[in-house]
Amino acid sequence: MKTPTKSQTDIIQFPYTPNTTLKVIAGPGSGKTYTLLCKVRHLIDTEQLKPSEIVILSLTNKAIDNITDNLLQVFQERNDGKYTVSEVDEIVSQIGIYTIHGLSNRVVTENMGIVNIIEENGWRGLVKLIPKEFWTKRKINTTNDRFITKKLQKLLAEYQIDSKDIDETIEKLTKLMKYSNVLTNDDLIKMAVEFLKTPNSEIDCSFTKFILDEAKVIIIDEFQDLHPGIIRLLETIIGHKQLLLFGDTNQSIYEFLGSNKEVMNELDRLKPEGQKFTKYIYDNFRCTPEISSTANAVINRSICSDISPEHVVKKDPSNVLPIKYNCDELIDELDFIVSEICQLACSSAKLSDIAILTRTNAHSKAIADHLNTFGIPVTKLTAKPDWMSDQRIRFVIDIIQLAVSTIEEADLPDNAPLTMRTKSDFSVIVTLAALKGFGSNTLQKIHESATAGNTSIWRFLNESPTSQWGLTPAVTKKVENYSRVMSSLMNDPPILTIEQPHTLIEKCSDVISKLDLPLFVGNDRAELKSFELNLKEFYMAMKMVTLNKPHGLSLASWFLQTFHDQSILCHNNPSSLTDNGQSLGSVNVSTIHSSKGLEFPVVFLMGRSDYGNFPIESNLLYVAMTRARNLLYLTNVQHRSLLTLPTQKFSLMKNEEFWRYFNRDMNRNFNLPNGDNALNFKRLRTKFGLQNRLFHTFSRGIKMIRK
Ligand SMILES: Nc1ncnc2c1ncn2[C@@H]1O[C@H](COP(=O)(O)OP(=O)(O)OP(=O)(O)O)[C@@H](O)[C@H]1O
Repeated sequence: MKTPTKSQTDIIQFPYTPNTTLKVIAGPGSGKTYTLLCKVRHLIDTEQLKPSEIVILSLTNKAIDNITDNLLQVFQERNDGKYTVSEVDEIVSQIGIYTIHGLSNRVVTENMGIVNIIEENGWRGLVKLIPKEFWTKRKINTTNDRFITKKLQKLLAEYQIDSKDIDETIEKLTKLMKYSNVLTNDDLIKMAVEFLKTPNSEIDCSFTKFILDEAKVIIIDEFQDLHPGIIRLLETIIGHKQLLLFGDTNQSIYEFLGSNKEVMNELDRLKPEGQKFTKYIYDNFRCTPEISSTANAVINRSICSDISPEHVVKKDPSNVLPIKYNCDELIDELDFIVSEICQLACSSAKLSDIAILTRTNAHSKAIADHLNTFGIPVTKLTAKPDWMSDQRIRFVIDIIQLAVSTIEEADLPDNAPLTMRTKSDFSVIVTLAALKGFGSNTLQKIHESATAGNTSIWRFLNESPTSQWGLTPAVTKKVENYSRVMSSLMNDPPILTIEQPHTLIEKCSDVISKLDLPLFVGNDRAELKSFELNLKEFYMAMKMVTLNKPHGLSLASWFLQTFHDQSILCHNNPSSLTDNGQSLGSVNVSTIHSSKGLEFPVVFLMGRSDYGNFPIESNLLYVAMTRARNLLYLTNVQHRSLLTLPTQKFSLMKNEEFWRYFNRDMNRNFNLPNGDNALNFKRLRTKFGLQNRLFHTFSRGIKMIRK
């Protein structure tokens, strides 16, 4: 059971006063999140606020997950009989915890119905509506899909700012997006601001009103991630509420989205002079003093605490400095890591204690692939669940969206405004575009005919004779099949009556199996495996949604409204700190960005480029280094502050004192090595070692050539 430190207590007991700001600056591992949670509990315990008057916001799903996960624990700890278990559940469920995009999504859907947040499939569908001449006129090469979709996004964004010079095609697309409720993430934030300023008067917008009028305190976790794109939204929400900001400027690593300083200055201006307070936490429960001081040197951080040193809580020295290793080739780097992992596993670390952090996704992938081929189990950590970026899963979501929006449209009277009757157009285009051999000419023709007939594409395809489609017989046949297969989603049983996730997914699979979709063709085993995993996680996410689905709403509609804000708890679970089982687990591989907010007993930080050119790079290095609790490897990491760091000469495996320290920190029993460690290491090294692998790969290659 934890007890708050002096500086944590000072923050926890800071009183609730409307129209004030408290900014808490707390370094990595200082218990910032723990303090935030204790503060929430204190506000409720002392009856300064009701749970429903508290709103907690952050930019990332991961930070929100972390808060949701630990809030119950903070209420259950030291409960001393104040609340029953069900009262704790009730209290926690009333506290509003949202990502900024999740909150915006709820405001927007409440005011204007379900929206489509456009993703890659959507952009590819839209690209197909653009005639070839559009690109040739602009001398743009159309061979690279990704480049073209990015270019289109840029053109549409420019059109929104200045619509003078853009041609008819862009205008048509903009209209289509508007009529089908298609929004980019930036649009979503802008629309949320509009609805918060002027809620839809024809609907009971209880969530919007709650955010505006009932919430009394807004708590923002990880304030260093805020960027100028969301400042208007924050201003609108905050008003005269108390604002509690928790974060660490030194961990600001999203400056490419805009200046965080600018946002902080604007937030500062929201409150009157004399009503803005700043407090610091200098404790460090995570890193050893050796890791902390090496990391602090990277950002020139000096601890000038306003409280006396005996009140600052630190870990004892481990007497092991961060370990530097430099080499030229990727293969040497991998050999070093594999060798060290074998040593760590032969000492007393588990594989799940280890994280390998890289700057880029490509480097992460290369390392994960190589470790896998060496037979070392790997878990890849990502900021967003993998299923959300899997094109095949996105297609499943697209067809659910199509079914739900066409059903909603079917209930509308014929004289309803066209904008209400064409919300399904975008889903139809995206799903048609995924069919084999479905080119841009066909899509453009269908879209134009439906627009000319003043109807939605879905109704046009289902109600007008095929002779009016103007398509070749082969394509006509394909489209007929498409409408027939998609219609089966709407009946027998209708999609809106399905309550069970497996029934919904089975129905979608049935539809997919009857369509000719290149996206689902292929027999690459690794690809199939990753699809299988993503499908399982998608299914889990849908199951989670059923738990908090309001009565009277269909599973399909509720899933579409909330899936963007789905928890990634069951996805990223670096369980080393809680894992007291016997298994060695798997090595975690992640980019630095995705590792933010996490901690690992052992961290390998990979370099290959200088981290010292810009302040943001030093921050990135600082974030990465401070993920490590006990042991930090710096492999090919260059930074001016590391030049004086001595190179470690002795073998860590023999350092019994350190392994005692390590196990004490991990709350594990430490048994003295039985003398077999060196032998075990030799065996492991042979099993996982590079030379051995190269030999096998080489001899397999020779055999294949002979064949
Ligand atoms: N008062 C305390 N007593 C004991 N352990 C604590 C205390 N406060 C925090 N901790 C522990 O310290 C570790 C770091 O805490 P936390 O994750 O809240 O740090 P943080 O400041 O949010 O880190 P980061 O800035 O890297 O996200 C956690 O393991 C937490 O349980």
